[in-house]
Amino acid sequence: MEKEVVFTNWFKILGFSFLVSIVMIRVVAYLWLRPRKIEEHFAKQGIRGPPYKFFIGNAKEIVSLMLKASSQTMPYSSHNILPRVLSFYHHWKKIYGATFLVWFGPTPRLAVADPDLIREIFTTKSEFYEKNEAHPLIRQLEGDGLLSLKGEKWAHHRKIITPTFHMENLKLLIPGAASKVIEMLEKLTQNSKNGEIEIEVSEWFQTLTEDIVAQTAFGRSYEQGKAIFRLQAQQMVLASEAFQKVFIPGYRFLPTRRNIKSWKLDTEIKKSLMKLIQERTHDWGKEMQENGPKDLLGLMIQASMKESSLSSSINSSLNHNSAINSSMITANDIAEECKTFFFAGEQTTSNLLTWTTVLLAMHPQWQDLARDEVIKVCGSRDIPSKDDLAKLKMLSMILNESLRLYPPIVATIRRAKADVDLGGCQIPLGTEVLIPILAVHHDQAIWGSDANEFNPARFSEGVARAAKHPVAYIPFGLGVRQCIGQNLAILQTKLTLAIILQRFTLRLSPQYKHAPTVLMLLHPQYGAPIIFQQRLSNPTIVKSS
Ligand code: HEM
Repeated sequence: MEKEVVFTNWFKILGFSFLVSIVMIRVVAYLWLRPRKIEEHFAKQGIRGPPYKFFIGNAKEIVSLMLKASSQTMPYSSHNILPRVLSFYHHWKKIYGATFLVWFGPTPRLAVADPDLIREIFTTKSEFYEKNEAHPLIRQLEGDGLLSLKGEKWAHHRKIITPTFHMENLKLLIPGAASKVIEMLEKLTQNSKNGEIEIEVSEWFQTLTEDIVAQTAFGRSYEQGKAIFRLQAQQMVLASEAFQKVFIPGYRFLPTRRNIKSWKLDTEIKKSLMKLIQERTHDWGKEMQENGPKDLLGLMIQASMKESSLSSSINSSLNHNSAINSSMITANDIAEECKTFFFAGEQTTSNLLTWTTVLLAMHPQWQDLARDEVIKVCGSRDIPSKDDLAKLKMLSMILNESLRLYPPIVATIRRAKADVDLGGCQIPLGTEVLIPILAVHHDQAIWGSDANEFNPARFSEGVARAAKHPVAYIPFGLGVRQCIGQNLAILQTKLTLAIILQRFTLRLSPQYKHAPTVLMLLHPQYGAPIIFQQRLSNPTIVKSS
C-alpha cells in the first residue's frame, strides 16, 4: 500500500515536471528561438535592425532614445521634428536604412516608409493585412467600434455610419459650431487686457471639438451625449497617467485606486449610453418626422431597428454584453461606436487646430495671407457658410502643410494575416508593419530639400501634385480604412480658424517652448500658449460675392 502511494506521488511529480518542462520549452521557443529565426529570415533578404533582447526586445533602447530626445526643446524656427518625436525611427534609419526590423517586446515590427510599399499595404494588397491589437489601455478607451473592428462587422458598421459624414449632412452643423466658437471667443475678450489675452490653446480647442463631435454623434441628444463625453475625458486622463508608467501585463486587473476609479467610470459610461439609446429608441416615431441632421446614434438605431427588435437586443447586451447574431447591430455596438467617436474625433481635431494655430503664430506672413482671404470671402464678421469654406484655398493649403509637418497620428500599424510578399520581401504571418507617417511626411527624397520647412505653397496645385509620390501624404491614412471623420475634421478646423482670423491676430507667447512630443497623439510637451490680439473690424474690405 505504502509503495503504491510513493509510486503515485512520484508519478505526479514526474507528470508535473514534464508539464513545466513543456511550458518552459514553449516559452524559450517563443521568446528566444522564434525571434532569432525571424531575424535570420529578414537578414537573408538584406533587412536588418537593432538586435533582439530576450523578452523586452528593443524597449530599453526605445525608451532611452525617447527620454533623451524629449529632454531638450527645439528652436522655434525648426520643423525638423522627426528626431525628437520618433527618435527611435530616426536613429535606426541612419544605421539600417528606411526599411528595418525593430522589436517591441517579442513582437517584430518592420518599419516601412517607402510610398510604393505603403500603397501595397493599404490598397493593392490590403486583404493580407489587418489592424493590430491596440494596447489594453487604448482598447478600453477606443471601444469596440470602427477603429478596431475587423471583417464583416467592420464593413457593416462603416456602411451604416458613412452618411453621418456626407457634406450635405455636416453643413447642418455649421451654425451651431460657429456660435460655439464665437461664444468662446467672446468670453475671452471679456477677460482681455488692452484687447490682448494669452490662451493655452491645446486645452481650449479640446472643449470646442468635444462640442462638435458630440453634435455629430448624438444630434438631438447632444446635452446627454456631452455629459458622457465628459466621463470619457476623465477616463482619458487616467489612461494617459497609466500610459506614462512602465507597462506591467495584467496590472489593469488589480484593484488599485486608479483601476477602481476607471472601472466605475466605465460602468457609468456604459449605463448612460444604454439609457440614452433606450430613450431615443422609445421616441423613434417622433424622430422620423423631423428632418434634422443625421447623427451617428440615429443612423445606428435606424439600422438596428431594421434588423431586429432593438429592445430585446438592449436587454441582451445589458445582461450578457453579446450580440444575438454577429452581423446584427445591437445596443452594445451602438454604445461602443459612440466611445470610438469620442476617442478618434476629439483630440485629433483639437490637435490639428493647435498645431495650425502655432504655425500661423510662427509665420505671420502666412497668417496675413490666410486672413486676407477669409475677409475677402466671408467678410470681417459674417459666419462662413459651407460654400465660403470651400473657397478658402489659402487656408486649405495651410491646413495641408500643418498636417504634413505635424500629423496628429504619427504612425500606424498593420499585422500580416498570412505570409505575404511586400515589394519582393517575404513577410511571415504575424509580423507587424509600422508605417511612420511623420517620417514619410518629412522625407527630403519625396518632398525636396525644403521638406522640413513650412511652405504651404507646395500644395498650390493640390495634394496629389505636392510631392514626388502621390501617396506620400497620408495624415488620414489610406485605402478602405482611411479616416471616416476627415471631412468633419477639416470643416471644423477651417470654420474655427476663419472665425478666429476674422477677429484676432495671433502670436507666440514668450512662454511658448517648441517641444512636439508623442503621447498617443502629437502634443506640445509644454502646452501651446498663444497671444490673441483683438482686431477691429475693417469696414473697407467687402465680402466678395
Ligand atoms: C485631424 C483630425 C483627424 C486625423 C488626423 C485623423 C487620422 C486618422 C487616421 C490616420 C486614421 C487611420 C488609422 C489607421 O489606418 O490605422 C483614422 C481612422 C479613423 N478616424 Fe480619424 N482622424 C481625424 C479626425 C477624426 C474625426 C473627427 C473622427 C470622428 C468623429 C474620426 C474617426 C475615425 C474613425 C472611426 C477611424 C477608423 C475608420 C475605419 O477603420 O473604418 N477621425 N483617422
